[in-house]
Amino acid sequence: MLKANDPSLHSWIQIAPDSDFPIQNLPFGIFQTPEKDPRVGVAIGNYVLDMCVLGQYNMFELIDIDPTVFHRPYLNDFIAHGRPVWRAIRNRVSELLRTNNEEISGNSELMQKCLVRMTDAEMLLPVKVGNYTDFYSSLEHATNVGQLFRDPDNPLLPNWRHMPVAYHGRASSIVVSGTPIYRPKGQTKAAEADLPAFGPSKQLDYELEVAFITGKETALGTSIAADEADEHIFGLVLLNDWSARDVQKWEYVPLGPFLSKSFATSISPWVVTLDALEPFRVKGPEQLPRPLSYLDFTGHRHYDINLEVQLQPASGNTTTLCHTNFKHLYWNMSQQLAHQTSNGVNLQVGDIYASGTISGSEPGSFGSLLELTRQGQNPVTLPDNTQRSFLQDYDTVIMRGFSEKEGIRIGFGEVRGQVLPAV
Ligand SMILES: O=C(O)/C=C/C(=O)CC(=O)CC(=O)O
Ligand SMILES: [Ca+2]
Ligand SMILES: [Mg+2]
Repeated sequence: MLKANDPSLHSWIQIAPDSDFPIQNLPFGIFQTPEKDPRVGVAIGNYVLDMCVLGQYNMFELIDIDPTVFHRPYLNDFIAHGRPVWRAIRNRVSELLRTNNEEISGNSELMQKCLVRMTDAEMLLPVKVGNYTDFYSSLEHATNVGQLFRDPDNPLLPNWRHMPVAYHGRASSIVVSGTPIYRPKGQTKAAEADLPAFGPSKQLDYELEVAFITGKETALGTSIAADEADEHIFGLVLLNDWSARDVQKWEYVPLGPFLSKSFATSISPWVVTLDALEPFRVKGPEQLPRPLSYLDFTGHRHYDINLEVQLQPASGNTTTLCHTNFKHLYWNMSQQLAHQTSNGVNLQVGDIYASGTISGSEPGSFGSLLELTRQGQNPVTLPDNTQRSFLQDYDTVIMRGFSEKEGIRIGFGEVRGQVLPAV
């Protein structure tokens, strides 16, 4: 076990037992305050640790890194250093925050400069995203959508059990949690209509996903074996792939989703490292028929991460629409990265690879309204007695995630977004 994951570790900072950010987590993000320009921070309890200030006080002297990489508006330059450096930095931060370590706690000037209350910090997009892939790796989701969009008796397309199917998404519209989402406009065609029409989407939806961020550049022509994938994965965030179902249904054949999904994708601000999630590795489902050998992997490569979706209407109480788990996915991240690079495409630092919508086997575990309401046929009733087939203007969608074991909770915080009327 990595020392920084030891459940017996405690910090000199007071941390509530239900906090997403105990000393065993230490996720990285980008924040700013009225006094501080954008820079790298680490979440600890209700605080953001200013990595830039720690660099100025020579706290990373023994690590092979120029600490000015923490004074950047994105994590890219830091994560480009590769896994040995991410790990050394996380271990060092863990050491600095431990009970009995006085390098910060014994220096009131430093302590005052390097700790920012989360309520005083604005979180920004953590990475500059070059490329965004969205996989389709939940068997339950692919089955549900196949039934609704295509053939109820034969929902899974023939390639699905042979490769982690995906499409290339739009990187420019990836936004951080809290950014409002304008209802997209687009071309749709009602089943009974002869001709298509253009206007605001009437079937705006969310998709519950977890995404990984790559931290190591690769060269054109090279591929990553599934067993090497962990070396390239810096960490994970929650992701909401906002989707206009009416636009999608009309546009997607035969090239896949385009404008129905490219208008916005929201991610959570804290990148939880793969190292912090190490204790939560679990075995995935059996894959039959056996995939081709380039998708072979050893060990456990799924992760036990509890996920939930809540809907908060403009007025009225918040409702939980979904509880599910990242471990239900059919294809794991190592196979996704092996498949992505199998043709020799190069990876960039800060690329985002989303899991695809994560659904379990019961309606209460479906990761989209499309599935939950059977394309609007069975609307859900909210506590204020209004109904939803799809999202209404001013609805806020909130997704949360956490792993928990031996009293240690490794949380992701949340990704939220409010729907605003079409412009
Ligand atoms: O089955 C389809 O035609 C499309 C399904 C999706 O909307 C999926 C997509 O964005 C990938 C995913 O989230 O699983
Ligand atoms: Ca998606
Ligand atoms: Mg999207």
